[in-house]
Amino acid sequence: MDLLSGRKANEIFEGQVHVYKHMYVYLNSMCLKWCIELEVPTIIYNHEKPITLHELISILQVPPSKISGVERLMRHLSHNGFFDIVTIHDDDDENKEEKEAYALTIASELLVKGTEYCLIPMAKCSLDPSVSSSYNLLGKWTLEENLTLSEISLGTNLWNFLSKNPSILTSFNESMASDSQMVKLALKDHNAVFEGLESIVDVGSGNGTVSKIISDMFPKLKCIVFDLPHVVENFSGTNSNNLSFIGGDMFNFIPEADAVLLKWILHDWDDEHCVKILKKCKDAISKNTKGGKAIIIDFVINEKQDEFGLTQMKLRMDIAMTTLNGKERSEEEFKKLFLEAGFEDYKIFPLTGMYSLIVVFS
Ligand SMILES: C[S@@+](CC[C@H](N)C(=O)[O-])C[C@H]1O[C@@H](n2cnc3c(N)ncnc32)[C@H](O)[C@@H]1O
Ligand SMILES: O=c1cc(-c2ccc(O)cc2)oc2c(O)c(O)ccc12
Repeated sequence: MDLLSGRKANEIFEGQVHVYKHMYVYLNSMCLKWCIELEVPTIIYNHEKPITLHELISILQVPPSKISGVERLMRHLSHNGFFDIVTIHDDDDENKEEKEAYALTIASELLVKGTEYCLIPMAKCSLDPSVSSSYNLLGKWTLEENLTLSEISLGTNLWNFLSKNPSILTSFNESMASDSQMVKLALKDHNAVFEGLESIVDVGSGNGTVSKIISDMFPKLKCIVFDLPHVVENFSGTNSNNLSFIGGDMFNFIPEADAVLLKWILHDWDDEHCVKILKKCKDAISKNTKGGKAIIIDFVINEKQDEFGLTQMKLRMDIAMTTLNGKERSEEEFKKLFLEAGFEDYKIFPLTGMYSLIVVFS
């Protein structure tokens, strides 16, 4: 068969654009990193109004030879929804000439330093060369039985690597915390899931950001922040009335509570490990006479229902999870895990954005 023979030239060129778009899509990530490094969103925020290119390059002290570089960065990011290009009247200009200026969009507001929902730590961690360069080894990973991508790229599994590299562990925990902070926006509509609980254990909690959100929402609920010992030892000073920190291995033992919370845990693991974790969760909630529950916050792949861009994001994270031999799952795949671990039933509540809240009943 003659490849492409029946195709019109414009169709072939569309195919070429598709291939090139994917060839260069990593430059979207690099421009995001570039803009975060220059702190452009923070500069615009501090400017308190849309900023002209002239004002931006003067604040950044860009040498003349690189002004066009910044202009092209801003054009690229504006085209991709990070800035709006608006028309302003320059009050300092005698002629009151109209000028173009860059304004923040919701996406770039999330990249302003030091704000409540700042995603800079998440972007910095996922765009760190130690993470992004590891994806050059996906071909090798495919042919190596059992090895995770981090075992190939870092020489050991991610958790072990982080335990030996305190500064990277801090950056990883901060990145997870910045993602978790966003959960606050969604959980307030799902109070009912936590009502009636006296205690909850946040398994693989990182610095306990989700626990802190829940403990603020329910001051009488006792929250146990549970992660590997070297992770929680960094945070145990922040014990408070209803928040306590316990170190341990979730594959051995999970502290008892009315409910367990697993945010961004199951997608880190293959099915076999997930069933082991879920069985330990089941043991942990078994004393609850009203029937304990597991509360899972994770992505659920739903190609039929989700819009294209959302599925694209979830499928990218699915590839990212090769780092750990984990994966993103569909409802059917989650259901199989729950039943295999001995749970009876489950209910999925889509949260706004990428996450779903899955409540699993024992
Ligand atoms: C992807 S992070 C999620 C952190 C947090 N739940 C969040 O979403 O912000 C996975 C967490 O699982 C923890 N973890 C890995 N292996 C573990 C184990 N065997 N026992 C307990 N925690 C573990 C890691 O230390 C890490 O904090
Ligand atoms: O976005 C990430 C990035 C990582 C990650 C960090 C450092 C490395 O050397 C490798 C991978 O891990 C993640 C993860 O475990 C997760 O559950 C969600 C997101 C990410």
